[in-house]
Amino acid sequence: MTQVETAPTVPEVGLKLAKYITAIADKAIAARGKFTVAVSGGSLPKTLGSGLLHMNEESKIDFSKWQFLYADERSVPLDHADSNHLECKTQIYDPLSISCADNVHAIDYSEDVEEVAAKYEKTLASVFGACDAPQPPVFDLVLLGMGPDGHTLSLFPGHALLEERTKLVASLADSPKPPSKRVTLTYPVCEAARNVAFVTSGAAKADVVYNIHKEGNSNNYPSGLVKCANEDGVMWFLDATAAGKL
Ligand SMILES: O=C(O)[C@H](O)[C@@H](O)[C@H](O)[C@H](O)COP(=O)(O)O
Repeated sequence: MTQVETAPTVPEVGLKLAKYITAIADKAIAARGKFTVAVSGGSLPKTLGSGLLHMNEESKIDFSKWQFLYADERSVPLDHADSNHLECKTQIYDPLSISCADNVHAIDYSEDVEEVAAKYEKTLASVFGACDAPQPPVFDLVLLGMGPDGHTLSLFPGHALLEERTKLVASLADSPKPPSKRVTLTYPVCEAARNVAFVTSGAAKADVVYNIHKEGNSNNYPSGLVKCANEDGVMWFLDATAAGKL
């Protein structure tokens, strides 16, 4: 089961996304004293940042109990143009004066991508307490993008990592989307999350969006295989072009 929210333009998707994420954050903070969110790269940080900025101008958002982590990360230095952390810092943290020291868990870079994955698993344990595959960390929200081939996180069509059910964080050095070296959360982490939402825009996604939502071919795409613990299913935020064939 999935839920679909569409908006005419990407900025308007951002506004809907901001309302959605702050409502989940308020509920999480009231219940558990913090809000944990995993953010993807690509266009998502800009869409999320613009929506939060607009909302924050109307009524100040208290980010002090938010904990930002990553759905996936390219294995590059944190100041590299391809770093998802740098993109989030540019589009979200700096404009909203969110403290990276207090509220963000960047994934330390090293040459060995397997070492990067191991470090991220340690970070998950520090934020969520000891966790392993049978009891993965329970994120309040995982925010995902989707590529034109239906990939999400750094899980690509036909890749062996689609079958990964033990590791919480996997590494790869053959990503078809550059950079080739990445670390990624795996499906078990999404399946344990209280909420998962895709943020997808652009006509290049319209065919896959249609196939996942209308044709019932969801299992043909990594994005279509994503499940979460929310009984209402995965949420999809689409702009008019990505929803153009629905
Ligand atoms: O690090 C990454 O590259 C992303 O996590 C990746 O999975 C992204 O979400 C999709 O490729 C969609 O990217 P766009 O939203 O830019 O199309």
